[in-house]
Amino acid sequence: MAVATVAALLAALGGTLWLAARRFVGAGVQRLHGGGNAGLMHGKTVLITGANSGLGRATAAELLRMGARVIMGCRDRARAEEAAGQLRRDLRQAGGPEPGPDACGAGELVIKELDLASLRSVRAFCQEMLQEEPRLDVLINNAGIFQCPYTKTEDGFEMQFGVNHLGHFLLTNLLLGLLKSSAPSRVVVVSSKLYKYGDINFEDLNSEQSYNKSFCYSRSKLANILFTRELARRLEGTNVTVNVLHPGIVRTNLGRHIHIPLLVKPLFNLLSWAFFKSPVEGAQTSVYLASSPEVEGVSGKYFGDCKEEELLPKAMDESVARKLWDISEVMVGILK
Ligand SMILES: NC(=O)C1=CN([C@@H]2O[C@H](COP(=O)(O)OP(=O)(O)OC[C@H]3O[C@@H](n4cnc5c(N)ncnc54)[C@H](OP(=O)(O)O)[C@@H]3O)[C@@H](O)[C@H]2O)C=CC1
Ligand SMILES: CC1=C(/C=C/C(C)=C/C=C/C(C)=C/C=O)C(C)(C)CCC1
Repeated sequence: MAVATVAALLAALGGTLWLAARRFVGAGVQRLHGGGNAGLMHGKTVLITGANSGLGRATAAELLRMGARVIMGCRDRARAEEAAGQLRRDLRQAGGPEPGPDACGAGELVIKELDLASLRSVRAFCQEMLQEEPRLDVLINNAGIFQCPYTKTEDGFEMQFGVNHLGHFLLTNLLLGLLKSSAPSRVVVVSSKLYKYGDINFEDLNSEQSYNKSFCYSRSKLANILFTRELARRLEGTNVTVNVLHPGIVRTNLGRHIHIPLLVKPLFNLLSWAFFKSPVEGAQTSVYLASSPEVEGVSGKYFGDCKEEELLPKAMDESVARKLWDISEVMVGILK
């Protein structure tokens, strides 16, 4: 018995160490890969929702380094300012190019307040964008909330469906004109593999009859994919492309609503460090879809690790996608 226990512990320790070693090598390769694109985004304006944390922050860091003007659409100005300060410090410490007009200069960071749980905030944000921004080359619908307790947005929508889908639905529609006038331009939507466990229950989109926090998250991520495919269909011929991705499992703040007993939290942190991607690794596909010439003209596709992946039939259902679009228009008040 003792021998078996020791063997099991050694195997677990060995496995964790091997994974940790692999992560270091992988991360190094990722950084080297990213290094070759300095200046690629010079002169381009990118809007990233939820850019003060996790994947959005890592995506902003990379696109900033590549020379983009990055607009951080965040709901909390203090957190956004803190993140922006760190991003600028990181850029300087990495010896990266100074922000500036020359072709290889780093880009610049702009903070604008955007709360996707409030249609009023989304409209005010878009009005400011249209007044102040001459162009929009890339919109990255990144912000998200995961398995929160049952709450509703300011407009009465179930919070995950409201923030992850409906807020981005209105935002994208209100910025379509600017995206079209900036063509060739791109929309990038951050979904999740967990879409597979979702369904669009048109009878109870706000989960008023019953609430399952996991199914609601999955529903919102399935909605991201259906929205992407319907938008791609409607944008044919405009030179505005839209693609959707899953980042893998990434060590971010998304798990803030997951209750972990205090005693096992250190173990979960260790496991997440060994098994989860870093935000930089998780952001690679968002950066790829936002910037790579390889996907110029590609639209309506689902990506993971910078490669196109197959979708389940329920995510390819055009009639459900069209019905979701029509209902979303009514819910957010986009009058025909
Ligand atoms: N981490 C993972 O393993 C995975 C993540 N994803 C997706 O990645 C995306 C980014 O999440 P991740 O970086 O992991 O998590 P984080 O919690 O670190 O970042 C989420 C971001 O969304 C913002 N946000 C939340 N609610 C709102 C709102 N109402 N209005 C505006 N912004 C809001 C947060 O702002 P604030 O800081 O103020 O809360 C934060 O900036 C999400 O769409 C998520 O579904 C998909 C698969 C796996
Ligand atoms: C980092 C970390 C955690 C976060 C887990 C997360 C963020 C899981 C998200 C999974 C998703 C969103 C999958 C697909 O969409 C825990 C478990 C709270 C423990 C502490 C360390």
